[in-house]
Amino acid sequence: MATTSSSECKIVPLPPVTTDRAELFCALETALGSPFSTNPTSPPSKPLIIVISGPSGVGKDAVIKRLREVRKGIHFVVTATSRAKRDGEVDGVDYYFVTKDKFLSMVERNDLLEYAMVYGDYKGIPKQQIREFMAKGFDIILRVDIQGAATLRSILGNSAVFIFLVAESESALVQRLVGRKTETTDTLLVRIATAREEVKHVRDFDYVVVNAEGKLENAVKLVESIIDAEKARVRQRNAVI
Ligand SMILES: Nc1ncnc2c1ncn2[C@@H]1O[C@H](COP(=O)(O)OP(=O)(O)OP(=O)(O)O)[C@@H](O)[C@H]1O
Repeated sequence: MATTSSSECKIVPLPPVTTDRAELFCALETALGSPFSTNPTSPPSKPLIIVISGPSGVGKDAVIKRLREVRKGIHFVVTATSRAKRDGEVDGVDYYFVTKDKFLSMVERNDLLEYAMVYGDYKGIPKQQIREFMAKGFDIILRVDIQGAATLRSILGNSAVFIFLVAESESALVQRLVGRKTETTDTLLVRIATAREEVKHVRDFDYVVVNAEGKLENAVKLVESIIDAEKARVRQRNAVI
């Protein structure tokens, strides 16, 4: 639509609506006493910190991997861990694999937003990466276990979005963990027993997303919708690391 700036407006009395559009625009501006602003009605959204958690084997990695493929402008924070690399994992992509000593020196320097001992190994979130990518306008994805999510909630409060990923049922979760073939029967048992306790923590989260068998795309779409809705919030969350 062609419009005229207020500086070119000369008509004061309101003309009929059938008047030329530019003239009408001027008349309306003049009658209201100020030019119509062309500033965006909605302020730019702030970078979000999105915490994705859920029981072991629920599909956190699978959902995040797909989300990164389909959505621009998000940075997945690579967690530092002292655990051994699994087949197919790449250092600096899946995790930063570090020695226990190196991990403890990162703790000492206060370089980690949150860290914990998980199944005998340390895992922690480097702060610097978050600061760097938020400054560039990226949304941040943090992948943590339930214990990590609880710690992050106490640090970040409502300044971050907390998403809890679940399988459609306990039985489906067990099938998925068994199917992954990364566990011994002993560690399987520990993970399943832990998962049974963990699902009780769903109330501490902002959103719950079901990652049902064969429906990874649906789960990813829902996470995307949550991010879109968060971007449209009137009172934006404001995470500072
Ligand atoms: N919707 C789905 N349908 C079928 N299989 C899935 C689905 N989501 C994930 N999987 C598979 O389930 C297994 C566990 O998923 P994944 O490793 O992503 O879980 P995780 O939550 O990251 O586990 P952990 O916390 O133990 O690292 C993988 O083999 C993955 O490919």
